[in-house]
Amino acid sequence: MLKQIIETKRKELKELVQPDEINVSRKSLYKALATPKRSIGLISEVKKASPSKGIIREDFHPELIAKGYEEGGADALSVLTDQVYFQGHRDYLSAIKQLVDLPILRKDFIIHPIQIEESVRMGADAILLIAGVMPNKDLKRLYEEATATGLECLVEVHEKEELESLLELFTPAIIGVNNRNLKTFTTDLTQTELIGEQVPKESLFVSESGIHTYEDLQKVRNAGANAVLVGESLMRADTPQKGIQTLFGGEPVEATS
Ligand SMILES: O=C(O)c1ccccc1NCC(=O)[C@H](O)[C@H](O)COP(=O)(O)O
Repeated sequence: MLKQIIETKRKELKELVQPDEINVSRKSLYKALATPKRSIGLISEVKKASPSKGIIREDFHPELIAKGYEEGGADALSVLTDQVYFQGHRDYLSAIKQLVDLPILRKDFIIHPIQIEESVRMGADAILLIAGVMPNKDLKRLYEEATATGLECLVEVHEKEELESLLELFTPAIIGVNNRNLKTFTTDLTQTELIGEQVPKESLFVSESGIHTYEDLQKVRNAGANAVLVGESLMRADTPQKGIQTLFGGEPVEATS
């Protein structure tokens, strides 16, 4: 499936038309996750559908969901912009960026520099770079180009070996461990526990996917994660606010001075 997604992306890139640039100020994903509102940072994902789960939320109103996440105390948002496999759209991200005051991660399959310009134009603060879909040297090049334009990167690995070989080349500021195997779609939080020890102390460590309960949250926090990226369980909640409250076992947002 991952191979198929990347092939589709390559075809789309041949016809990519850059959007008009929206005029917004950038917000740092790193800073937001380094100073979380609760005991662990939260990136809440706006996700209508996925290859593994099909339609997750039928009554999908991206701006309302994003506003709900903000009101519920999310530290940052992740917005799916892939249309074919996730029923996302880049317009959703632009609309959300103009509505909420949180850093926004563009969740897509970034494999080419023209997507960096596209991400900047649509108003993203950060992009996802997945180690499993390109050679490390290409990922490093995209990382550097993105950083030069003011975009931050969440660099995602699934296997311990992927992280080890990446760290031989450079140390990303934000490292995500995806608990979902993108080939089989199975999720296992043990990935966070196994790979967590390898994440350098100077990097922020995000545990991604398959986090549904307060127990899951505690598990990845105990494994050293600074933040979690959660989609499905929040999207299935009655409201985004209730979803976040349940996920955090009622833990209140810390007052900021
Ligand atoms: O979610 C999928 O089915 C999927 C399939 C293929 C590539 C990527 C996929 N998901 C992207 C993600 O990383 C998740 O949307 C994100 O981590 C949130 O996961 P979850 O909380 O399990 O919805």
